[in-house]
Amino acid sequence: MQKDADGFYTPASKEDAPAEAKPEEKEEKPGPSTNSDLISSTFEVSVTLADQQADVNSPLYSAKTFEELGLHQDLLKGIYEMGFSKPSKIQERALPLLLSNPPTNMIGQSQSGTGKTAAFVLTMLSRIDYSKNTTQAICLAPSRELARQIMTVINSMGKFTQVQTEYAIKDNLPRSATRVTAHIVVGTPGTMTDLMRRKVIDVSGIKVFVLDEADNMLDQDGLGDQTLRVKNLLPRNQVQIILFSATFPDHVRSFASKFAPNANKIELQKEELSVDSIRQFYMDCKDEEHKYEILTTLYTLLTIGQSIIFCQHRHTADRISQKMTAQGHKVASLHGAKDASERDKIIDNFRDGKEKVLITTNVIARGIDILQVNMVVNYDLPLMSERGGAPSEDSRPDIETYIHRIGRTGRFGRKGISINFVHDRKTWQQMEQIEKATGKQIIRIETNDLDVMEEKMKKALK
Ligand SMILES: Nc1ncnc2c1ncn2[C@@H]1O[C@H](COP(=O)(O)OP(=O)(O)OP(=O)(O)O)[C@@H](O)[C@H]1O
Repeated sequence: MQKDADGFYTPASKEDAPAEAKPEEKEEKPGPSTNSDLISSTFEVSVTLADQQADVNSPLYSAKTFEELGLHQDLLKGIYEMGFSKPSKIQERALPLLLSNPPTNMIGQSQSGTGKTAAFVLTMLSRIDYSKNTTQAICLAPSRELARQIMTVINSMGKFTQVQTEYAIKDNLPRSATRVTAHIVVGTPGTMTDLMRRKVIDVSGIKVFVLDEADNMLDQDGLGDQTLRVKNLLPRNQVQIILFSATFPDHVRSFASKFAPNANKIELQKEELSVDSIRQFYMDCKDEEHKYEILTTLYTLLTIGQSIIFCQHRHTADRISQKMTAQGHKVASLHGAKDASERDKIIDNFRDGKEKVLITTNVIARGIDILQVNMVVNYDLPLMSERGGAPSEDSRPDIETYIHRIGRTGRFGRKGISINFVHDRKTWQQMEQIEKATGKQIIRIETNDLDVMEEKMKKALK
């Protein structure tokens, strides 16, 4: 590890970390140009987006139009009403494979925020026979928040179809419910298994089985067992299995191939895993207490757009949010110990921009798509769980979770910032491992000069 002339942290050798693409030099367009409020940054974003979808090297690029991908007219209407004009690379590549007959399994990988949801949602909507009132597609996600978001996409894209949908998430259906007839059911694996076992969901007509965040859903340290249970309840040989994620670590890859046999595969190289539009920084804090002080100092910057602060533990998220609230800051905290209706309210308020800062755990590290989020803070770096238990301070960093966490910003070509807090030798080394694994430089920001801090961040968001 070295510092450059400006005192910025650089990797031990440049070869370790391929140079990050320079931010595109943008021609100044008329209109609001600062990032001082949400509206102006949205304006800049739309300019950048059009440029990127025309850049052959961008994950947002496609040579084709949505019409050329063989989608039904009703779905095209839905897509255009959502404001999409051209497919992204993953949509262009995956959809023809997903929609061809006979149906073939798919393992699809593409960076965070590049439009994987549309690829699997359009497949489910395309494969349904709307004349039958039976469940024909199911989709599993790792959190209720993500399941709810996927449902919103299904209902928007399917607005001009007859699609009926239902949730398989905790506390949603009354326990007395005896039959679900919706075409598509979206949920989390535990509740989905329960509804299938109790025959509330009739599995006999299911043709499509989607796993979003598939590496997480299949990981034996995560939701693997529960997901396998759902699969084993499905009819054999008639179900198209579709796995999508931004990451497929080696230890899950071979299991994924068994879970979705003979699948078409779209894979990323290791150095392509995270998107270039997220500028990564770190702040060198003195100790745990200093981390908290820095966070409160950052508050004015955190509220320029919207921010997500990730902690390792629920109690840290609660403690920080209580302290900050007591000091007059407006923040919300969200984690798995809160009850279902509270979780829904918190994420909905954040999505609507009623709250600007969300303090959370890994529960929403994956999939959550909120375009106004322009900053992610790793208050604690993500760490691997130790065998059969929680992570310890000495654990290895969890590279996949890191990639997903920072991917909550920089959605579909938008600019975003991530900041890691490091406070001792151990966390410094963990961050160095993250930098090495992702091949992206993480730049130091001084903690003692708010103006410099602000300038650097605003520059990164431009
Ligand atoms: N073709 C398109 N044109 C414009 N916007 C799009 C297009 N496809 C997707 N988007 C938008 O891009 C954003 C990111 O898409 P999505 O949430 O599907 O990403 P993802 O690849 O699933 O990311 P993650 O890996 O984080 O789950 C969404 O707001 C979505 O509406």
